[in-house]
Amino acid sequence: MVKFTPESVDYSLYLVTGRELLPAGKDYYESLEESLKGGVTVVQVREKTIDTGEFVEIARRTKEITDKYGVPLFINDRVDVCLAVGAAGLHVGQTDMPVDLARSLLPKDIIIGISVSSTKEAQAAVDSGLVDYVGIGAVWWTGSKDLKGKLCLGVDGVGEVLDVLAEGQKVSAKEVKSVAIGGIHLPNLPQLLHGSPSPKHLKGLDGVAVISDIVGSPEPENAARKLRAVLDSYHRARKDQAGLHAVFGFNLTGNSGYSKRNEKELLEAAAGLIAVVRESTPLAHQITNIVVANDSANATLAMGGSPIMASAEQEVGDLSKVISGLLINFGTIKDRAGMLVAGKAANVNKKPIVFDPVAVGATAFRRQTSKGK
Ligand SMILES: Cc1ncc(COP(=O)(O)OP(=O)(O)O)c(N)n1
Ligand SMILES: Cc1nc(C(=O)O)sc1CCOP(=O)(O)O
Repeated sequence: MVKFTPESVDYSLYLVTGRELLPAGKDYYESLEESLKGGVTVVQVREKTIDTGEFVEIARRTKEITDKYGVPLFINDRVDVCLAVGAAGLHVGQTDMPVDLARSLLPKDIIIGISVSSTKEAQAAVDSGLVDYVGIGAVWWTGSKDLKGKLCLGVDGVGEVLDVLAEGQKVSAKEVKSVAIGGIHLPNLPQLLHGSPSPKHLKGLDGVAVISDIVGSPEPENAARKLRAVLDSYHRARKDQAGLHAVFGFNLTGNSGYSKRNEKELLEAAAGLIAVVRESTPLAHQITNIVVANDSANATLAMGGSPIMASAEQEVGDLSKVISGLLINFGTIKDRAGMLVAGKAANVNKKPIVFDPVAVGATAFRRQTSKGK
């Protein structure tokens, strides 16, 4: 059996169970197993109305399944159930058993998370020194829990809480991890992930916790997989940005400004960036204008990248799966169909696109093509 520590847990896709939200006829254990196949990384059993005996039995059977997938099991609210099934962690709310008491009753290595819905609650969680992660919510309205008239935090509110965690990390050296919760679904996930990094410290979320988006789906594996794809793309982008930050000394994720660099420092930074490109030899797909195509390919090679200048609509979709990024330049639109297929495929495959809409306002044809039509 895997032993989980606060540092080893992957919080990225945190499933909170909700048997009452299962589609008609869908079995809870079947749904759970499918969601784990789809990439859920933490499971919290949340039961609000059943007797203790039934709660323990559900948690025990849930743990058999999470163990099979090497995923930690957390229990909502109940210290006794947590102990009874040997769960990896406990999640409590602001009005549940106080964290210090729960810690004193549970084994030393239990992971404890607490819900926070304000910077004040986040500060208290950090100050206690007893909390491993916080559940920040509700981000948006949800039908899965009665929010009792509490205002939702929105993306900005999540960012403010993350700043409190970042400040806390500076003084205590303990990193309190974070997941956001409440009304999170596939269409609003990119907005939450990319919009919430804290305004001062650019600290991002470690994960998102969901009930209905996965549990309410007749195809939970598929639902989890789709959330996973967005999460993975976000974490990749953060890693890349951290690399650029390290090289250039400014951030690309927020507005906290550039640090001024002198010529020598900039040259060193550029050399560092070229080293990164040479190491990773990115495959740069370019559909560009006839004036520069040759130069662009040679410049890409000189930088250590690998250019591919394909533009036939029949192949650019397949290519999209293996490229590192796509450039579309409108200088001479000769391969309109290829541009449209490549652009759409890059979005599907979560590949970065540089779009250069040369003279887009000059003709109706260019305007229409720029809209992907
Ligand atoms: C990850 C996560 N975050 C927040 C909550 C909410 O917990 P709580 O405030 O205890 O409310 P209930 O879940 O008990 O209604 C959570 N369960 N998980
Ligand atoms: C259990 C829970 N706690 C919340 C909080 O704000 O603390 S919101 C919530 C429900 C989350 O469900 P869904 O993903 O279906 O919106």
